Amino acid sequence: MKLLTAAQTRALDQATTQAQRISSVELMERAATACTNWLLDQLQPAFSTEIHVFCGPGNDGGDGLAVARQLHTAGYAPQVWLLPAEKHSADFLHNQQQLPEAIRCQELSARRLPPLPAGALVLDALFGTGLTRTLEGLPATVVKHLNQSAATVVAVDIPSGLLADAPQPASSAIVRAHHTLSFELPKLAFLLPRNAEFVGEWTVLPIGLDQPFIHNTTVDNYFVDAALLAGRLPQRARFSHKGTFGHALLLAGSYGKLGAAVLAAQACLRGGVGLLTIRTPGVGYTILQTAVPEAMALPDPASDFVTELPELHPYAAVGMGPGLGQEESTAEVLRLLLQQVGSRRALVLDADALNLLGTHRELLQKLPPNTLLTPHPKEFERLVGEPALDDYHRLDQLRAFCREHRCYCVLKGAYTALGTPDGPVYFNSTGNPGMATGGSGDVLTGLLLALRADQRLSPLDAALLGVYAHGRAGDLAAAESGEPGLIAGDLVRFIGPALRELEGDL
Ligand SMILES: NC(=O)C1=CN([C@@H]2O[C@H](COP(=O)(O)OP(=O)(O)OC[C@H]3O[C@@H](n4cnc5c(N)ncnc54)[C@H](OP(=O)(O)O)[C@@H]3O)[C@@H](O)[C@H]2O)[C@@H](O)CC1
Ligand SMILES: Nc1ncnc2c1ncn2[C@@H]1O[C@H](COP(=O)(O)OP(=O)(O)O)[C@@H](O)[C@H]1O
Ligand SMILES: [K+]
Repeated sequence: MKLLTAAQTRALDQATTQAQRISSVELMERAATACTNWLLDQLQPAFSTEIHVFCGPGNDGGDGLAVARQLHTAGYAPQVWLLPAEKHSADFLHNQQQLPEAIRCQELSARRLPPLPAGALVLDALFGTGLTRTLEGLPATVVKHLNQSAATVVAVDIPSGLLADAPQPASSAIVRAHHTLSFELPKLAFLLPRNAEFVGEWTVLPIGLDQPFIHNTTVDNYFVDAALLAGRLPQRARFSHKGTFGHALLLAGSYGKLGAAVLAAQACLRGGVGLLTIRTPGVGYTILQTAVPEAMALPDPASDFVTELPELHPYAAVGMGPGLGQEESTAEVLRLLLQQVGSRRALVLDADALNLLGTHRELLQKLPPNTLLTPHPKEFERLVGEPALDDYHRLDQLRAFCREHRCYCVLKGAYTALGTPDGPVYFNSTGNPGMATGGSGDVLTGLLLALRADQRLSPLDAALLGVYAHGRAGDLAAAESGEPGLIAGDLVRFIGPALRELEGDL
Protein backbone atom coordinates (compact mmCIF):
# COMPACT_ATOMS: atom_id res chain seq x y z
CA MET A 1 0.00 0.00 0.00
CA LYS A 2 1.12 3.53 -0.65
CA LEU A 3 1.26 6.06 2.17
CA LEU A 4 -0.12 9.36 0.88
CA THR A 5 0.59 12.77 2.38
CA ALA A 6 -2.30 14.87 3.72
CA ALA A 7 -2.14 16.99 0.54
CA GLN A 8 -2.23 13.89 -1.68
CA THR A 9 -5.18 12.56 0.34
CA ARG A 10 -7.12 15.75 -0.40
CA ALA A 11 -6.34 15.37 -4.11
CA LEU A 12 -7.44 11.72 -3.96
CA ASP A 13 -10.71 12.83 -2.43
CA GLN A 14 -11.34 15.17 -5.36
CA ALA A 15 -10.19 12.66 -7.97
CA THR A 16 -12.66 10.16 -6.54
CA THR A 17 -15.66 12.47 -6.68
CA GLN A 18 -14.76 13.40 -10.28
CA ALA A 19 -14.03 9.88 -11.52
CA GLN A 20 -17.10 8.36 -9.87
CA ARG A 21 -19.36 11.37 -10.54
CA ILE A 22 -20.46 11.58 -6.95
CA SER A 23 -20.71 14.57 -4.62
CA SER A 24 -18.32 15.02 -1.72
CA VAL A 25 -21.33 14.58 0.58
CA GLU A 26 -21.92 11.14 -0.92
CA LEU A 27 -18.28 10.27 -0.29
CA MET A 28 -18.63 11.49 3.28
CA GLU A 29 -21.68 9.27 3.69
CA ARG A 30 -19.60 6.28 2.55
CA ALA A 31 -16.89 7.14 5.05
CA ALA A 32 -19.43 7.51 7.84
CA THR A 33 -21.15 4.25 6.91
CA ALA A 34 -17.80 2.43 7.09
CA CYS A 35 -17.21 3.90 10.58
CA THR A 36 -20.72 3.09 11.81
CA ASN A 37 -20.48 -0.50 10.55
CA TRP A 38 -17.09 -0.92 12.22
CA LEU A 39 -18.40 0.44 15.52
CA LEU A 40 -21.42 -1.85 15.49
CA ASP A 41 -19.53 -4.95 14.27
CA GLN A 42 -16.38 -4.62 16.33
CA LEU A 43 -17.47 -2.93 19.56
CA GLN A 44 -21.03 -4.26 19.58
CA PRO A 45 -22.29 -1.55 21.95
CA ALA A 46 -25.49 -2.15 23.90
CA PHE A 47 -28.38 0.17 22.95
CA SER A 48 -28.02 1.72 26.40
CA THR A 49 -24.34 2.66 25.84
CA GLU A 50 -23.60 6.34 26.36
CA ILE A 51 -22.22 7.57 23.03
CA HIS A 52 -20.64 11.01 22.69
CA VAL A 53 -19.66 12.29 19.24
CA PHE A 54 -17.19 15.22 19.32
CA CYS A 55 -17.26 17.17 16.06
CA GLY A 56 -14.88 19.82 14.73
CA PRO A 57 -15.73 22.40 12.06
CA GLY A 58 -14.37 20.59 8.98
CA ASN A 59 -15.08 17.37 7.15
CA ASP A 60 -13.84 15.22 10.01
CA GLY A 61 -16.64 16.81 12.03
CA GLY A 62 -18.97 16.20 9.07
CA ASP A 63 -18.11 12.50 9.24
CA GLY A 64 -18.92 12.57 12.94
CA LEU A 65 -22.33 14.17 12.33
CA ALA A 66 -23.18 11.55 9.70
CA VAL A 67 -22.15 8.72 12.04
CA ALA A 68 -24.31 10.20 14.81
CA ARG A 69 -27.31 10.22 12.43
CA GLN A 70 -26.63 6.64 11.34
CA LEU A 71 -26.27 5.44 14.94
CA HIS A 72 -29.57 7.14 15.76
CA THR A 73 -31.22 5.32 12.82
CA ALA A 74 -29.76 2.06 14.16
CA GLY A 75 -31.53 2.62 17.48
CA TYR A 76 -28.78 4.25 19.57
CA ALA A 77 -28.95 7.59 21.39
CA PRO A 78 -25.73 9.44 20.55
CA GLN A 79 -25.09 12.94 21.89
CA VAL A 80 -23.27 15.41 19.67
CA TRP A 81 -20.79 17.98 20.96
CA LEU A 82 -19.72 20.77 18.59
CA LEU A 83 -16.59 22.88 18.70
CA PRO A 84 -17.57 26.50 18.17
CA ALA A 85 -15.95 27.91 15.01
CA GLU A 86 -16.24 30.93 12.73
CA LYS A 87 -16.57 28.87 9.59
CA HIS A 88 -17.55 25.33 8.78
CA SER A 89 -17.03 23.15 5.73
CA ALA A 90 -19.99 22.86 3.35
CA ASP A 91 -20.34 19.15 4.00
CA PHE A 92 -20.29 19.71 7.74
CA LEU A 93 -23.18 22.18 7.34
CA HIS A 94 -25.07 19.74 5.12
CA ASN A 95 -24.82 16.99 7.70
CA GLN A 96 -25.69 19.37 10.52
CA GLN A 97 -28.96 20.09 8.70
CA GLN A 98 -29.61 16.38 8.29
CA LEU A 99 -29.23 15.72 12.01
CA PRO A 100 -32.53 14.46 13.45
CA GLU A 101 -34.00 16.74 16.11
CA ALA A 102 -34.08 13.87 18.55
CA ILE A 103 -30.28 13.91 18.77
CA ARG A 104 -29.01 16.16 21.57
CA CYS A 105 -26.55 18.56 20.04
CA GLN A 106 -24.64 21.00 22.25
CA GLU A 107 -21.81 23.46 21.83
CA LEU A 108 -18.63 22.79 23.77
CA SER A 109 -17.09 25.42 26.02
CA ALA A 110 -14.36 25.22 28.63
CA ARG A 111 -17.16 25.18 31.23
CA ARG A 112 -19.39 22.77 29.37
CA LEU A 113 -17.51 19.49 28.96
CA PRO A 114 -19.55 16.32 29.42
CA PRO A 115 -18.58 13.75 32.05
CA LEU A 116 -17.27 10.69 30.19
CA PRO A 117 -17.57 7.67 32.49
CA ALA A 118 -16.06 4.24 32.00
CA GLY A 119 -18.25 2.28 29.61
CA ALA A 120 -19.06 5.37 27.53
CA LEU A 121 -18.06 5.44 23.88
CA VAL A 122 -16.43 8.59 22.48
CA LEU A 123 -16.09 9.29 18.78
CA ASP A 124 -13.28 11.75 18.13
CA ALA A 125 -14.30 13.62 14.97
CA LEU A 126 -12.69 16.94 15.94
CA PHE A 127 -9.93 17.21 13.35
CA GLY A 128 -8.67 14.96 10.59
CA THR A 129 -6.13 15.43 7.84
CA GLY A 130 -7.07 19.12 7.51
CA LEU A 131 -5.14 19.95 10.67
CA THR A 132 -2.76 22.76 9.81
CA ARG A 133 -1.21 23.56 13.18
CA THR A 134 -1.06 22.17 16.69
CA LEU A 135 -4.13 22.63 18.88
CA GLU A 136 -4.44 25.42 21.41
CA GLY A 137 -7.22 26.99 23.46
CA LEU A 138 -10.59 25.23 23.62
CA PRO A 139 -9.69 22.42 21.16
CA ALA A 140 -6.66 21.57 23.33
CA THR A 141 -8.81 21.67 26.47
CA VAL A 142 -11.32 19.28 24.89
CA VAL A 143 -8.51 16.90 23.89
CA LYS A 144 -7.18 16.95 27.45
CA HIS A 145 -10.69 16.20 28.71
CA LEU A 146 -11.01 13.17 26.40
CA ASN A 147 -7.57 11.94 27.46
CA GLN A 148 -8.45 12.13 31.14
CA SER A 149 -11.69 10.24 30.69
CA ALA A 150 -12.22 6.53 31.26
CA ALA A 151 -14.32 6.17 28.09
CA THR A 152 -13.36 4.14 25.03
CA VAL A 153 -12.15 6.60 22.41
CA VAL A 154 -12.42 5.87 18.68
CA ALA A 155 -10.73 8.39 16.36
CA VAL A 156 -12.23 9.11 12.96
CA ASP A 157 -9.48 9.05 10.30
CA ILE A 158 -6.68 10.12 12.69
CA PRO A 159 -6.49 11.08 16.38
CA SER A 160 -7.31 14.80 16.57
CA GLY A 161 -4.24 16.96 16.99
CA LEU A 162 -1.91 14.47 15.30
CA LEU A 163 -0.35 15.57 12.02
CA ALA A 164 -0.59 12.83 9.38
CA ASP A 165 2.92 13.14 7.98
CA ALA A 166 4.98 15.81 9.72
CA PRO A 167 6.76 16.30 13.04
CA GLN A 168 5.22 18.40 15.79
CA PRO A 169 6.26 19.55 19.27
CA ALA A 170 6.34 16.80 21.88
CA SER A 171 3.96 18.84 24.04
CA SER A 172 1.19 18.97 21.37
CA ALA A 173 -2.38 18.26 22.49
CA ILE A 174 -3.29 14.98 20.75
CA VAL A 175 -6.17 12.59 21.44
CA ARG A 176 -5.07 9.24 22.86
CA ALA A 177 -7.40 6.92 20.98
CA HIS A 178 -7.98 3.25 21.72
CA HIS A 179 -8.87 2.69 18.06
CA THR A 180 -8.24 4.74 14.94
CA LEU A 181 -10.30 4.22 11.78
CA SER A 182 -8.35 5.43 8.74
CA PHE A 183 -10.03 5.79 5.35
CA GLU A 184 -8.68 3.64 2.51
CA LEU A 185 -4.97 3.86 3.46
CA PRO A 186 -2.92 4.13 6.65
CA LYS A 187 -1.00 7.32 7.44
CA LEU A 188 2.73 7.64 7.91
CA ALA A 189 2.19 8.95 11.46
CA PHE A 190 0.68 5.58 12.50
CA LEU A 191 3.97 3.77 11.88
CA LEU A 192 6.23 5.88 14.06
CA PRO A 193 7.09 4.77 17.61
CA ARG A 194 6.25 8.09 19.28
CA ASN A 195 2.66 8.01 18.01
CA ALA A 196 1.68 4.53 19.20
CA GLU A 197 0.17 6.01 22.40
CA PHE A 198 -2.17 8.24 20.35
CA VAL A 199 -3.17 5.92 17.52
CA GLY A 200 -3.89 2.76 19.54
CA GLU A 201 -5.08 -0.13 17.35
CA TRP A 202 -5.59 1.17 13.84
CA THR A 203 -7.78 -0.19 11.09
CA VAL A 204 -8.04 0.76 7.44
CA LEU A 205 -11.63 1.09 6.19
CA PRO A 206 -11.94 0.85 2.39
CA ILE A 207 -14.35 3.50 1.05
CA GLY A 208 -13.85 3.01 -2.69
CA LEU A 209 -11.41 5.87 -3.31
CA ASP A 210 -10.07 6.17 -6.86
CA GLN A 211 -7.53 3.38 -7.44
CA PRO A 212 -6.08 4.77 -10.72
CA PHE A 213 -5.22 7.99 -8.87
CA ILE A 214 -3.47 6.02 -6.13
CA HIS A 215 -1.66 3.94 -8.76
CA ASN A 216 -0.39 7.03 -10.57
CA THR A 217 0.68 8.96 -7.47
CA THR A 218 4.39 9.00 -6.63
CA VAL A 219 5.00 8.53 -2.92
CA ASP A 220 7.98 8.54 -0.56
CA ASN A 221 6.66 5.78 1.68
CA TYR A 222 5.03 2.36 1.30
CA PHE A 223 3.35 0.00 3.74
CA VAL A 224 4.38 -3.54 2.81
CA ASP A 225 1.55 -6.05 2.88
CA ALA A 226 1.15 -9.40 1.14
CA ALA A 227 -0.45 -7.71 -1.88
CA LEU A 228 2.64 -5.54 -2.46
CA LEU A 229 4.83 -8.67 -2.46
CA ALA A 230 2.62 -10.79 -4.73
CA GLY A 231 4.63 -12.31 -7.53
CA ARG A 232 8.02 -11.27 -6.15
CA LEU A 233 9.09 -14.69 -4.84
CA PRO A 234 9.23 -17.03 -7.84
CA GLN A 235 8.59 -20.70 -7.36
CA ARG A 236 11.55 -23.03 -7.90
CA ALA A 237 11.88 -24.26 -11.48
CA ARG A 238 12.13 -28.03 -11.89
CA PHE A 239 15.66 -27.93 -13.28
CA SER A 240 17.04 -25.41 -10.80
CA HIS A 241 20.23 -26.39 -8.94
CA LYS A 242 22.28 -25.22 -5.97
CA GLY A 243 23.89 -22.52 -8.10
CA THR A 244 20.50 -20.92 -8.78
CA PHE A 245 20.08 -20.27 -5.09
CA GLY A 246 23.69 -19.30 -4.48
CA HIS A 247 26.54 -20.15 -2.16
CA ALA A 248 26.66 -17.88 0.87
CA LEU A 249 29.48 -17.14 3.29
CA LEU A 250 28.57 -16.14 6.84
CA LEU A 251 31.14 -14.57 9.18
CA ALA A 252 29.69 -14.76 12.67
CA GLY A 253 30.29 -15.65 16.31
CA SER A 254 32.96 -15.10 18.93
CA TYR A 255 33.73 -16.80 22.24
CA GLY A 256 30.45 -16.89 24.20
CA LYS A 257 28.37 -15.76 21.21
CA LEU A 258 28.32 -18.77 18.93
CA GLY A 259 24.54 -18.95 19.33
CA ALA A 260 24.22 -15.91 17.06
CA ALA A 261 26.14 -17.78 14.36
CA VAL A 262 23.99 -20.89 14.81
CA LEU A 263 20.72 -18.93 14.55
CA ALA A 264 21.85 -16.96 11.51
CA ALA A 265 23.10 -20.12 9.81
CA GLN A 266 19.89 -22.04 10.46
CA ALA A 267 17.84 -19.12 9.18
CA CYS A 268 19.98 -18.88 6.06
CA LEU A 269 19.36 -22.56 5.31
CA ARG A 270 15.63 -22.25 5.94
CA GLY A 271 15.68 -19.19 3.71
CA GLY A 272 16.54 -21.49 0.83
CA VAL A 273 20.26 -20.87 0.23
CA GLY A 274 21.95 -23.32 -2.14
CA LEU A 275 25.10 -23.79 -0.07
CA LEU A 276 26.29 -22.21 3.15
CA THR A 277 29.81 -21.90 4.51
CA ILE A 278 30.38 -20.42 7.95
CA ARG A 279 33.49 -18.66 9.15
CA THR A 280 33.58 -18.74 12.96
CA PRO A 281 36.48 -18.56 15.41
CA GLY A 282 38.10 -21.93 16.09
CA VAL A 283 36.07 -22.40 19.26
CA GLY A 284 32.92 -22.54 17.12
CA TYR A 285 33.96 -25.44 14.89
CA THR A 286 32.40 -28.34 16.80
CA ILE A 287 29.39 -26.28 17.81
CA LEU A 288 28.54 -25.34 14.23
CA GLN A 289 29.19 -28.79 12.78
CA THR A 290 26.89 -30.27 15.40
CA ALA A 291 24.13 -27.66 15.50
CA VAL A 292 24.02 -26.97 11.76
CA PRO A 293 25.25 -30.07 9.93
CA GLU A 294 23.83 -28.82 6.61
CA ALA A 295 26.42 -26.01 6.53
CA MET A 296 30.18 -26.22 5.92
CA ALA A 297 32.47 -24.82 8.59
CA LEU A 298 35.62 -22.89 7.81
CA PRO A 299 37.17 -22.21 11.23
CA ASP A 300 39.42 -19.20 11.76
CA PRO A 301 42.99 -19.89 12.91
CA ALA A 302 42.26 -17.83 16.03
CA SER A 303 40.30 -19.48 18.79
CA ASP A 304 38.00 -16.72 20.10
CA PHE A 305 37.47 -14.17 17.30
CA VAL A 306 37.38 -14.05 13.54
CA THR A 307 40.75 -12.65 12.43
CA GLU A 308 41.16 -13.72 8.80
CA LEU A 309 39.00 -13.30 5.72
CA PRO A 310 38.58 -16.44 3.62
CA GLU A 311 39.03 -16.38 -0.16
CA LEU A 312 35.76 -14.91 -1.51
CA HIS A 313 35.83 -16.43 -4.97
CA PRO A 314 33.20 -19.21 -4.41
CA TYR A 315 30.49 -17.01 -2.90
CA ALA A 316 27.51 -15.19 -4.36
CA ALA A 317 26.77 -13.42 -1.09
CA VAL A 318 28.60 -12.63 2.13
CA GLY A 319 27.01 -11.88 5.50
CA MET A 320 28.96 -10.52 8.44
CA GLY A 321 28.10 -9.49 11.95
CA PRO A 322 26.03 -11.65 14.31
CA GLY A 323 27.93 -12.23 17.57
CA LEU A 324 31.29 -11.23 16.06
CA GLY A 325 32.63 -8.95 18.78
CA GLN A 326 34.57 -5.80 18.03
CA GLU A 327 38.23 -6.87 18.22
CA GLU A 328 40.62 -4.80 16.15
CA SER A 329 41.57 -7.93 14.20
CA THR A 330 37.88 -8.40 13.30
CA ALA A 331 37.73 -4.78 12.13
CA GLU A 332 40.65 -5.63 9.84
CA VAL A 333 38.62 -8.52 8.39
CA LEU A 334 35.78 -6.08 7.68
CA ARG A 335 38.22 -3.69 5.99
CA LEU A 336 39.51 -6.50 3.73
CA LEU A 337 35.99 -7.69 3.02
CA LEU A 338 34.92 -4.24 1.84
CA GLN A 339 38.01 -4.08 -0.39
CA GLN A 340 37.55 -7.51 -1.92
CA VAL A 341 33.83 -8.14 -2.06
CA GLY A 342 33.32 -6.29 -5.35
CA SER A 343 30.08 -4.84 -6.64
CA ARG A 344 28.61 -8.04 -8.09
CA ARG A 345 28.71 -10.09 -4.89
CA ALA A 346 25.90 -9.34 -2.41
CA LEU A 347 26.84 -8.10 1.05
CA VAL A 348 24.78 -8.14 4.26
CA LEU A 349 26.13 -6.38 7.37
CA ASP A 350 24.60 -6.63 10.84
CA ALA A 351 25.31 -6.18 14.54
CA ASP A 352 29.03 -5.89 15.33
CA ALA A 353 29.91 -5.34 11.67
CA LEU A 354 27.73 -2.19 11.95
CA ASN A 355 29.26 -1.21 15.28
CA LEU A 356 32.71 -1.55 13.70
CA LEU A 357 31.59 0.71 10.86
CA GLY A 358 30.54 3.21 13.54
CA THR A 359 33.98 3.15 15.20
CA HIS A 360 36.01 2.94 11.95
CA ARG A 361 34.04 5.55 10.05
CA GLU A 362 36.42 5.71 7.07
CA LEU A 363 35.08 2.25 6.14
CA LEU A 364 31.64 3.71 5.45
CA GLN A 365 33.01 5.24 2.25
CA LYS A 366 34.03 1.74 1.10
CA LEU A 367 30.55 0.19 1.21
CA PRO A 368 29.84 -1.32 -2.21
CA PRO A 369 26.57 -0.24 -3.85
CA ASN A 370 23.52 -2.32 -2.85
CA THR A 371 25.03 -3.36 0.49
CA LEU A 372 22.23 -4.40 2.87
CA LEU A 373 22.62 -3.19 6.47
CA THR A 374 20.32 -4.25 9.30
CA PRO A 375 20.71 -1.92 12.32
CA HIS A 376 18.37 -1.57 15.26
CA PRO A 377 17.90 2.10 16.24
CA LYS A 378 20.97 2.18 18.52
CA GLU A 379 23.21 0.63 15.87
CA PHE A 380 21.75 3.07 13.35
CA GLU A 381 22.63 5.98 15.62
CA ARG A 382 26.23 4.72 15.78
CA LEU A 383 26.27 4.37 11.98
CA VAL A 384 25.11 7.92 11.29
CA GLY A 385 27.11 9.30 14.21
CA GLU A 386 24.37 11.42 15.83
CA PRO A 387 21.12 10.78 17.70
CA ALA A 388 17.84 11.48 15.92
CA LEU A 389 15.84 14.47 17.15
CA ASP A 390 12.54 12.66 16.55
CA ASP A 391 11.00 9.87 14.46
CA TYR A 392 10.78 12.04 11.32
CA HIS A 393 14.38 13.15 11.66
CA ARG A 394 15.40 9.48 11.93
CA LEU A 395 13.58 8.82 8.65
CA ASP A 396 15.41 11.74 7.06
CA GLN A 397 18.68 10.29 8.34
CA LEU A 398 17.72 6.90 6.88
CA ARG A 399 16.97 8.38 3.47
CA ALA A 400 20.17 10.45 3.47
CA PHE A 401 22.31 7.48 4.55
CA CYS A 402 20.90 5.18 1.87
CA ARG A 403 21.24 7.83 -0.82
CA GLU A 404 24.82 8.69 0.13
CA HIS A 405 26.01 5.09 0.28
CA ARG A 406 23.69 3.74 -2.43
CA CYS A 407 22.70 1.05 0.06
CA TYR A 408 19.62 -0.65 1.53
CA CYS A 409 19.19 -0.18 5.26
CA VAL A 410 16.73 -2.17 7.38
CA LEU A 411 15.94 -0.03 10.43
CA LYS A 412 14.54 -2.68 12.77
CA GLY A 413 11.67 -2.42 15.24
CA ALA A 414 7.88 -2.43 15.10
CA TYR A 415 7.04 -1.53 11.46
CA THR A 416 10.69 -2.04 10.42
CA ALA A 417 11.61 0.64 7.86
CA LEU A 418 13.62 -0.35 4.78
CA GLY A 419 15.52 2.60 3.30
CA THR A 420 16.54 2.36 -0.36
CA PRO A 421 19.17 4.14 -2.48
CA ASP A 422 16.58 5.95 -4.60
CA GLY A 423 14.60 7.34 -1.68
CA PRO A 424 11.39 5.39 -0.99
CA VAL A 425 11.06 3.88 2.48
CA TYR A 426 9.12 0.62 2.93
CA PHE A 427 7.44 -0.03 6.29
CA ASN A 428 6.87 -3.67 7.16
CA SER A 429 3.45 -4.84 8.33
CA THR A 430 4.33 -8.16 9.97
CA GLY A 431 5.91 -9.02 13.32
CA ASN A 432 4.98 -8.59 16.96
CA PRO A 433 6.53 -7.61 20.32
CA GLY A 434 7.27 -11.28 21.03
CA MET A 435 10.19 -10.82 18.64
CA ALA A 436 11.87 -8.39 21.03
CA THR A 437 14.07 -11.23 22.28
CA GLY A 438 17.77 -11.98 21.92
CA GLY A 439 18.68 -13.56 18.59
CA SER A 440 15.69 -12.36 16.52
CA GLY A 441 17.97 -10.03 14.59
CA ASP A 442 20.47 -12.83 13.90
CA VAL A 443 17.67 -14.84 12.32
CA LEU A 444 16.82 -11.89 10.08
CA THR A 445 20.44 -11.59 8.95
CA GLY A 446 20.62 -15.26 7.99
CA LEU A 447 17.35 -15.10 6.09
CA LEU A 448 18.37 -11.95 4.22
CA LEU A 449 21.72 -13.52 3.36
CA ALA A 450 19.91 -16.46 1.76
CA LEU A 451 17.64 -14.20 -0.27
CA ARG A 452 20.54 -11.99 -1.41
CA ALA A 453 22.40 -15.12 -2.54
CA ASP A 454 19.37 -16.10 -4.64
CA GLN A 455 20.29 -15.08 -8.18
CA ARG A 456 16.65 -14.57 -9.15
CA LEU A 457 15.89 -11.72 -6.75
CA SER A 458 16.73 -8.02 -7.02
CA PRO A 459 18.30 -6.41 -3.92
CA LEU A 460 15.01 -4.61 -3.21
CA ASP A 461 12.86 -7.73 -3.51
CA ALA A 462 15.27 -9.78 -1.38
CA ALA A 463 15.14 -7.16 1.38
CA LEU A 464 11.36 -6.70 1.24
CA LEU A 465 10.65 -10.43 1.19
CA GLY A 466 13.15 -11.18 3.95
CA VAL A 467 11.86 -8.54 6.36
CA TYR A 468 8.23 -9.46 5.69
CA ALA A 469 8.79 -13.23 5.99
CA HIS A 470 10.81 -12.77 9.19
CA GLY A 471 7.91 -10.87 10.78
CA ARG A 472 5.41 -13.37 9.44
CA ALA A 473 7.47 -16.21 10.95
CA GLY A 474 7.23 -14.27 14.22
CA ASP A 475 3.46 -14.01 13.91
CA LEU A 476 3.12 -17.73 13.19
CA ALA A 477 5.43 -18.55 16.11
CA ALA A 478 3.50 -16.24 18.47
CA ALA A 479 0.24 -17.90 17.44
CA GLU A 480 1.78 -21.17 18.65
CA SER A 481 3.64 -20.11 21.79
CA GLY A 482 2.29 -16.69 22.73
CA GLU A 483 4.43 -13.55 22.55
CA PRO A 484 6.34 -13.93 25.85
CA GLY A 485 7.12 -17.57 25.08
CA LEU A 486 8.56 -16.82 21.66
CA ILE A 487 12.32 -17.38 21.28
CA ALA A 488 14.49 -16.71 18.25
CA GLY A 489 14.83 -20.41 17.43
CA ASP A 490 11.05 -20.52 16.90
CA LEU A 491 11.42 -17.94 14.13
CA VAL A 492 13.75 -20.30 12.29
CA ARG A 493 11.12 -23.05 12.33
CA PHE A 494 8.52 -20.78 10.77
CA ILE A 495 10.62 -19.29 7.98
CA GLY A 496 9.62 -22.13 5.65
CA PRO A 497 5.86 -21.68 6.21
CA ALA A 498 6.20 -17.88 5.93
CA LEU A 499 8.02 -18.13 2.59
CA ARG A 500 5.53 -20.69 1.34
CA GLU A 501 2.68 -18.21 1.91
CA LEU A 502 4.50 -15.68 -0.27
CA GLU A 503 5.15 -18.23 -3.03
CA GLY A 504 1.48 -19.06 -2.86
CA ASP A 505 0.67 -15.47 -3.76
CA LEU A 506 2.01 -15.88 -7.30
N1 LIG B 1 -9.73 11.63 2.48
C1 LIG B 1 -10.90 11.29 2.05
O1 LIG B 1 -10.99 10.77 1.00
C2 LIG B 1 -12.09 11.57 2.85
C3 LIG B 1 -12.00 12.44 3.94
N2 LIG B 1 -13.02 12.66 4.77
C4 LIG B 1 -12.82 13.40 6.02
O2 LIG B 1 -12.36 14.69 5.77
C5 LIG B 1 -11.36 15.01 6.72
C6 LIG B 1 -10.56 16.17 6.30
O3 LIG B 1 -11.46 17.24 6.32
P1 LIG B 1 -11.00 18.77 6.24
O4 LIG B 1 -10.04 18.92 5.15
O5 LIG B 1 -12.23 19.58 6.21
O6 LIG B 1 -10.21 18.97 7.58
P2 LIG B 1 -10.53 18.71 9.13
O7 LIG B 1 -9.45 17.80 9.60
O8 LIG B 1 -11.91 18.33 9.40
O9 LIG B 1 -10.23 20.16 9.80
C7 LIG B 1 -10.31 21.33 9.08
C8 LIG B 1 -10.91 22.40 9.94
O10 LIG B 1 -10.18 22.51 11.14
C9 LIG B 1 -9.62 23.81 11.26
N3 LIG B 1 -8.31 23.68 11.88
C10 LIG B 1 -7.20 23.09 11.38
N4 LIG B 1 -6.22 23.10 12.30
C11 LIG B 1 -6.73 23.68 13.40
C12 LIG B 1 -6.21 24.00 14.68
N5 LIG B 1 -4.97 23.66 15.02
N6 LIG B 1 -6.98 24.61 15.56
C13 LIG B 1 -8.27 24.94 15.24
N7 LIG B 1 -8.81 24.67 14.04
C14 LIG B 1 -8.05 24.07 13.14
C15 LIG B 1 -9.58 24.34 9.88
O11 LIG B 1 -9.62 25.73 9.92
P3 LIG B 1 -8.48 26.63 9.21
O12 LIG B 1 -7.17 25.86 9.24
O13 LIG B 1 -8.98 26.83 7.84
O14 LIG B 1 -8.42 27.84 10.05
C16 LIG B 1 -10.85 23.73 9.29
O15 LIG B 1 -11.97 24.46 9.69
C17 LIG B 1 -10.60 13.69 6.84
O16 LIG B 1 -9.77 13.62 7.93
C18 LIG B 1 -11.79 12.74 6.88
O17 LIG B 1 -12.27 12.65 8.22
C19 LIG B 1 -14.31 11.99 4.51
O18 LIG B 1 -15.36 12.82 4.86
C20 LIG B 1 -14.52 11.62 3.07
C21 LIG B 1 -13.35 10.92 2.49
N1 LIG C 1 7.57 -4.80 18.78
C1 LIG C 1 8.04 -5.40 17.68
N2 LIG C 1 7.23 -5.60 16.60
C2 LIG C 1 7.70 -6.20 15.49
N3 LIG C 1 8.98 -6.66 15.35
C3 LIG C 1 9.81 -6.49 16.37
C4 LIG C 1 9.40 -5.86 17.58
N4 LIG C 1 10.47 -5.85 18.42
C5 LIG C 1 11.50 -6.43 17.76
N5 LIG C 1 11.11 -6.82 16.52
C6 LIG C 1 11.95 -7.44 15.49
O1 LIG C 1 12.87 -8.36 16.09
C7 LIG C 1 14.18 -8.19 15.57
C8 LIG C 1 15.13 -7.78 16.71
O2 LIG C 1 16.40 -7.56 16.20
P1 LIG C 1 17.62 -7.06 17.11
O3 LIG C 1 17.21 -5.82 17.86
O4 LIG C 1 18.81 -7.00 16.26
O5 LIG C 1 17.71 -8.22 18.18
P2 LIG C 1 18.95 -9.17 18.56
O6 LIG C 1 20.17 -8.31 18.53
O7 LIG C 1 18.61 -9.61 19.93
O8 LIG C 1 18.97 -10.26 17.58
C9 LIG C 1 14.07 -7.15 14.47
O9 LIG C 1 13.87 -7.77 13.22
C10 LIG C 1 12.82 -6.37 14.86
O10 LIG C 1 12.20 -5.77 13.76
K1 LIG D 1 -10.23 12.73 14.38
